[in-house]
Amino acid sequence: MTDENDAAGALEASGLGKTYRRGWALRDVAFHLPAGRICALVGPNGSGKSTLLSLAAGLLTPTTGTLRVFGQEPSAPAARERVAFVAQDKPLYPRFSVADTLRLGRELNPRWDQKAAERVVEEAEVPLSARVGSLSGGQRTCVALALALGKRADLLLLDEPMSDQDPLRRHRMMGVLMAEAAERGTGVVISTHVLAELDGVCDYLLLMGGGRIRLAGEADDIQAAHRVITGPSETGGGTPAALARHTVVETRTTGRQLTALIRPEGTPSEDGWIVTEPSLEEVLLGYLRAPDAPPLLADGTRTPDTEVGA
Ligand SMILES: Nc1ncnc2c1ncn2[C@@H]1O[C@H](COP(=O)(O)OP(=O)(O)OP(=O)(O)O)[C@@H](O)[C@H]1O
Repeated sequence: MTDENDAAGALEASGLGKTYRRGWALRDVAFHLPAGRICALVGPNGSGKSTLLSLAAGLLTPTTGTLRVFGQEPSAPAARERVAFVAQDKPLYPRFSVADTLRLGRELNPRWDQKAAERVVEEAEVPLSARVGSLSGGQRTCVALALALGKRADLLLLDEPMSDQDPLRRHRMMGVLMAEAAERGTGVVISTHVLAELDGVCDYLLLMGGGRIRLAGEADDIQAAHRVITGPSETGGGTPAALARHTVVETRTTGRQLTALIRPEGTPSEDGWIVTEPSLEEVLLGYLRAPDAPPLLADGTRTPDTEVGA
């Protein structure tokens, strides 16, 4: 990390919105991502993750509001130099060999690190002599990741980079990525639908829904702000009075037992109820199942309808 603007954070969004022809893809997005964090970007299909990443990479311009990368406009050369983006479509030259592709990376990037790039293709067992057009989708993704790591960026923006990797390679690629991030303090924003992949890897979280931010902040803070509480369900359904003082994210009823994901107000001590700490995956699943649950911004940003937690 070199820039004096790191204090501004890796990403800072305020009132950020983006429309396409069919309407708003992002709306009133505000969050703060400190430099050097591993941030999971999670949300259902169409919730705006790729749009947010493309804005951060300077490939799209906002319709409203601002997004800053290390304090700069994403399209500014100083910001572009510090950011590497692996998009879902991974545009690579099919006629180039893997070695030619890395050579091009070296010519285009002043901070190029050949060893870091080669480590990725070696780990993925992709031959340097292979033509890109002859590679499988998953192998092409590894070449795109090699270009991103070779760039020696301070922020990696990765749009579902593991979606076409087999489980073993997924594990190995995540290992290479995390080792790189730990070694150099590189920040990572990684969008994924595989929630199990996040536990113990990500220290920051952005959950999107309908083009808005629903959860933002330190993964530990977000996890600690929730409890799973299990007890007797009310006859006739509805949320039991015992839960009224808490923020209820989601309830599920099995027979005569009700399980709720809550943001507790004080220590939950209701008689006959069992209280446990949810895993991060359980918290995320709860919000994904309950699209209308109140948002929680635990990253210091505030909007009128948002509670600041943790
Ligand atoms: N180029 C485009 N032109 C028009 N609409 C678009 C375009 N790209 C995205 N959208 C729309 O914007 C919304 C957000 O899409 P986006 O791709 O950002 O979501 P996502 O969360 O990345 O989805 P997924 O998980 O399926 O990749 C969707 O309603 C989508 O249809």
